[in-house]
Amino acid sequence: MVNRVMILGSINVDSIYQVTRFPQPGETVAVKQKSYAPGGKGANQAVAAARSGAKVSFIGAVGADNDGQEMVKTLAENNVDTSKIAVDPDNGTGSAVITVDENGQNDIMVYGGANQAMTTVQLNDLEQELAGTDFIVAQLETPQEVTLAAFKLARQQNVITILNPAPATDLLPELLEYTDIIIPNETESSLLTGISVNDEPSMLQNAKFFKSQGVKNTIITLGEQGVFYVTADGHHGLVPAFKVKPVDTTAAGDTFIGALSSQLSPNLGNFESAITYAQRASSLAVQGMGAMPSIPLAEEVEKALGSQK
Ligand SMILES: Nc1ncnc2c1ncn2[C@@H]1O[C@H](COP(=O)(O)OP(=O)(O)OP(=O)(O)O)[C@@H](O)[C@H]1O
Repeated sequence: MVNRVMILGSINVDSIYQVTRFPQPGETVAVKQKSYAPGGKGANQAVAAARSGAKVSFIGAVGADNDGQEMVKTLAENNVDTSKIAVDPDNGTGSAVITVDENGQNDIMVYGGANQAMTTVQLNDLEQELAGTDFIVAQLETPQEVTLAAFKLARQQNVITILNPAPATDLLPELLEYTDIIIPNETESSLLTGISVNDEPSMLQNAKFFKSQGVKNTIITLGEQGVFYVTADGHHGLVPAFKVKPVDTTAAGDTFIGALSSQLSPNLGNFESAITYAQRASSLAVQGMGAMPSIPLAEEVEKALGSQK
């Protein structure tokens, strides 16, 4: 069975500037190299889910500009249904301006643009779209009011809601009530719960906090340490990450979430095997440069899993 996954989220075109050192306020420095990269947590997660075989649709917005057109094309080329991506005439396509110095340190400025200007008007015919959908996945690079409204509609239709609370920020209190699975990384989790994540008991405490807010399932990603999960029935465990040599960990989390949503059984009966698949996918992603280009296809993940056995 192929999972049907709806991603509600951000679409960005990032500009990356390489400099010798960062400019001081008022100072001009030369840029050594300039490049562009498709991104946005929503777009990355959609591509990850689609490359792992899910049937993916996207709710999002781009500006009426070249970046927007290119991103819609990129998503479509990755078999993502782009028919619900709005073109915003008043705001540009979202972007991150990333400056990297010669020590590899980075400075990032984010322009929310069309992502942040999304409104619930975009959800007008969502009920129809949700029929037959297994999972809806959202992050925090688009307005929380829109996510909350979408999650409320999803609940009515028994569509499982997945929240990736990234980048970390305060949440609308009601949002967790309508979240079935929360997937933060360790920093995001401790920021939301106020409980630091350092050992298994502290992770259980984090999950307990989320449960008290209405979220039955918690998955905390721990970078190279792997993943800690707690399911609705209290089953929990730490699944170690695959040991690899990372070259660029950008979008490790996005790959994990997209891949997971493609593999989780809609009755949530296969948490551990879906987590293993998703960790294998993200372990491949961290071995390649860039966000989207390094997101693996299902065949590559299956092959890597096979050679592990
Ligand atoms: N160095 C690594 N080696 C192997 N697997 C990794 C490594 N880094 C990340 N992963 C895999 O990716 C998953 C998600 O990574 P992480 O917890 O760093 O997410 P994140 O902080 O959201 O990442 P990012 O913000 O870079 O996208 C991990 O649970 C792990 O399976």
